Amino acid sequence: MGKTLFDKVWDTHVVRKIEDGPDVLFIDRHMVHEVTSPVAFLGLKTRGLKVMYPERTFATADHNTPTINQHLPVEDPLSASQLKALEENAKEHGISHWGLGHEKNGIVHVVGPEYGITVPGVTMVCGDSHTSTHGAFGAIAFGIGTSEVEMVLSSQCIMQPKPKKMRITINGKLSKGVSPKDVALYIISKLTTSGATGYFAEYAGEVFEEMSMEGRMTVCNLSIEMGARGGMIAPDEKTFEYIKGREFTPAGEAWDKAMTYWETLKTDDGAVFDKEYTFDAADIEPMITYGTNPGMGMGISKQIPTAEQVGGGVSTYKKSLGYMQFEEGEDMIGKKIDYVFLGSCTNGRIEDFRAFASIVKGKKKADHVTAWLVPGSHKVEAAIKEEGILDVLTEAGFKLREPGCSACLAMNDDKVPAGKLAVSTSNRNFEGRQGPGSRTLLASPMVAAASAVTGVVTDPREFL
Ligand SMILES: CC(C)[C@H](C(=O)O)[C@@H](O)C(=O)O
Ligand code: SF4
Repeated sequence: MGKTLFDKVWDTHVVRKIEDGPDVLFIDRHMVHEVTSPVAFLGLKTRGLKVMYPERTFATADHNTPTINQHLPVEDPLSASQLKALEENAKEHGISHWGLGHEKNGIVHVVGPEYGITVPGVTMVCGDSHTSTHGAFGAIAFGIGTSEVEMVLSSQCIMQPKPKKMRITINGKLSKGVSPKDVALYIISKLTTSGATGYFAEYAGEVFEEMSMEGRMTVCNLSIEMGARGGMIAPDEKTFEYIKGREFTPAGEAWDKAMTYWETLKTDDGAVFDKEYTFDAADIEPMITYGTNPGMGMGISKQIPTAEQVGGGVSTYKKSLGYMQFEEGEDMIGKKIDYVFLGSCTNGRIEDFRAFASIVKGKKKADHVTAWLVPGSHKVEAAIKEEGILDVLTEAGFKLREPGCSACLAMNDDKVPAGKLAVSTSNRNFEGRQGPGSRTLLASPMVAAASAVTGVVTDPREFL
């Protein structure tokens, strides 16, 4: 019987099998940020332990960082102390630290791939749920808790029960105006936020083969929002091309050796999955969410479903629409919006800024819309400037902020005020996620751009 991509990578990393228990897995790469690491480092200190492989560990500051005036001291005392703790811990243990203002600084899941830390066939963890992003390269990447961060820092291993395997296949060609974010929101709307709980997903088929690396990252990033432990895509020429020559990617002989392994990383014919889903690319249109979880999404031209159509918990459904101040059966197109957020580890990469700029080019931002355009990293910021995208954005009345998680979860000053409606390219639309009382519509960069210029929820296909 053939093996799946997931099995191939998992099995080569099992250090020990525990009878009827979890596997002990070796972890190749460990990303660290300021929110989930301080307690883990404290744990090491208390137990007198060292970081086992500092060279496999990389720290960046992203959640608490301001997105303007990054050259000034951070005002918020909690943020400042977490950022300082990260810096000191990294220094003490000899870990690469890309803090605020560092040229390589950015969101943890954006900088990993940018510097070649993320490569095919590795195991990769971070105390952060969207670690699934790195699966786009054919890595097994997943989020862990703070106590596990301590475990990995001290032993470079983790105990994990082996998840079940799911394959999601989408063949066909995506229509104009339909982006990787729409593909992901479509899948979650079909599977629900718990549809993949207990599974590790592999994305397969023409749509993912055709997709850019940035797009694959967007899709894998959102795997966690359907409950999956992670998601992955088999590496191909596009993957190898993307990683070649990056700072931490193997070079010379090491590259050739790695390629011999990487080229084996695909699911064999006849390999069996515990669950399979198949969708058709032609059925996917630009998506928008209308509720308070990422599974409450629909094609932008549709109407908000009634509780009856959705089935299941009627009162939870009604409460969710109540929070959003929406009615069953309403159109989403045409709803007045207040904020637009382009950024996050879901859609804060160069391709997302290109897509946004392609729509707003030659138009003007609606006066009543506050727009936060936040690159995922300094590297993205530099590319925005180099490619002339900044000029297009400025011309259309937009400003660019400095890198960080920003309004994705509003752990810094970028908070959407209570009651205000935001079209956001991030990944979670939970109650208050973007600030207490804020209301979030998840969408693609193109939907965000079209809505930013009209001031109401807008189908980007109007502008194509
Ligand atoms: C702060 C961190 C633990 C959290 C996560 O794990 O996802 C954050 O990144 C988020 O997106 O909610
Ligand atoms: S951008 Fe958002 S989802 Fe990504 S790591 Fe930061 S807070 Fe989490």
